[in-house]
Amino acid sequence: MEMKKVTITVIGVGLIGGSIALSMRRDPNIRVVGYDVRQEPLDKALTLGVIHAGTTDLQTAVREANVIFLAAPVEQIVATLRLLQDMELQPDVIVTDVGSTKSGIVRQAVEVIPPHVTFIGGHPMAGSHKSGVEAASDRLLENAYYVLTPAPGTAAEKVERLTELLSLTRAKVVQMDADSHDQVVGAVSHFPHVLASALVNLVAGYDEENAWHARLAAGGFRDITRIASSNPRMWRDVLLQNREHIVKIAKDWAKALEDVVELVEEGDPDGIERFFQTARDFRDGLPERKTGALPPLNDLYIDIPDHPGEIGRITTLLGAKQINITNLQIRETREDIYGALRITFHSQEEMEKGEELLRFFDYNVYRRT
Ligand SMILES: NC(=O)C1=CN([C@@H]2O[C@H](COP(=O)(O)OP(=O)(O)OC[C@H]3O[C@@H](n4cnc5c(N)ncnc54)[C@H](O)[C@@H]3O)[C@@H](O)[C@H]2O)C=CC1
Ligand SMILES: O=C(O)C(=O)Cc1ccc(O)cc1
Repeated sequence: MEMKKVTITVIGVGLIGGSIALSMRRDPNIRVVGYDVRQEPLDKALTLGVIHAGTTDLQTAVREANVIFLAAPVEQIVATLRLLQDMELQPDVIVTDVGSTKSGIVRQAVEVIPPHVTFIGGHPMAGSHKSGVEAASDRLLENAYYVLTPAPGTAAEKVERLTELLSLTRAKVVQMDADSHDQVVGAVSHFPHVLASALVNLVAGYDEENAWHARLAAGGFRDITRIASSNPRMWRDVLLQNREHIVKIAKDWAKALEDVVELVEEGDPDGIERFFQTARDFRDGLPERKTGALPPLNDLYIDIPDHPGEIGRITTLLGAKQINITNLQIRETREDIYGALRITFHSQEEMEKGEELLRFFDYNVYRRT
């Protein structure tokens, strides 16, 4: 007997919507329908095999859906929830979202979602500074935390059903209330984006006076400001949705900065060292990347002697052992401590094999932690 197909609709077929769609397609009994306000991402998603069907008509997209993932920018998720209240939906449908903020979205859902529809807030804690469906991957959420924020009274079997479905993403599903989510994620994700961009803007101002700022921008500056290359629109919406927590965290931050500046003004060596030591202890104690606090990376950095043929030798060594690589980059700068060649491996396991092999052949190999 043929199994009944499950229809999953993804609203907003971008980086995260596309990645969810690709993960859902691992199950052959799932049919993925994409909806977007623009035709272009739908065409790309169809060409890339991300969705089975696409439409710019919301009612058509949601009519048959058993589960709906809202994966547009957060302000648009709120707007879409309002539109859904007038739509014809399956009686047992689960509506969930992937927005980076939760309280405002959950509040809106409670207000507008009809009683026969179950809404469960969600947020996969992995992503990228890239956007658009072309950057989507069925592995993006692998090993990452995926926070669900069911409102009190949500039917446990619906939460279980969604959790089971999300196992296709290979993320680790956890539950918390929406406000705790917004405080924690405000501190570890939203506010760092503010800080990174504020630092870049500060240095950009200095650079207008003295162009050596951009030229000397070394590993440390690049590392701490990577996320300043994220999508400005998306982060605008996130800040607007998590206003209260962001303002509170920013005030705490200003106080923390004042304290360090005071130590510097006083010329207090012990205090300054303690400041760096405390930060280092916490940073070094963060859970490993593969447990999902940060997105998984299978990169190795290798020092390469500056003579022709060296890169060819490395790829030949790896190829001979059937170790698959997905990317190779020669880095322009050597101000940082890591090697000049970056190799991205297909999997963690292949990275470990590659590391062992290259060390055997006396290359200096580093992992970035
Ligand atoms: N980028 C990231 O690293 C992460 C993003 N998120 C959340 O995921 C959501 C989507 O972000 P990305 O995939 O990065 O953005 P994206 O820009 O890659 O994709 C968003 C898609 O939504 C579409 N869209 C815009 N307004 C819409 C509407 N009203 N209805 C339907 N579709 C609409 C856009 O055309 C675009 O295709 C956001 O809510 C974001 O907060 C969550 C975790 C990580
Ligand atoms: O690229 C990074 O470091 C990120 O910060 C990824 C990210 C972006 C948005 C989220 O809501 C969750 C994770």
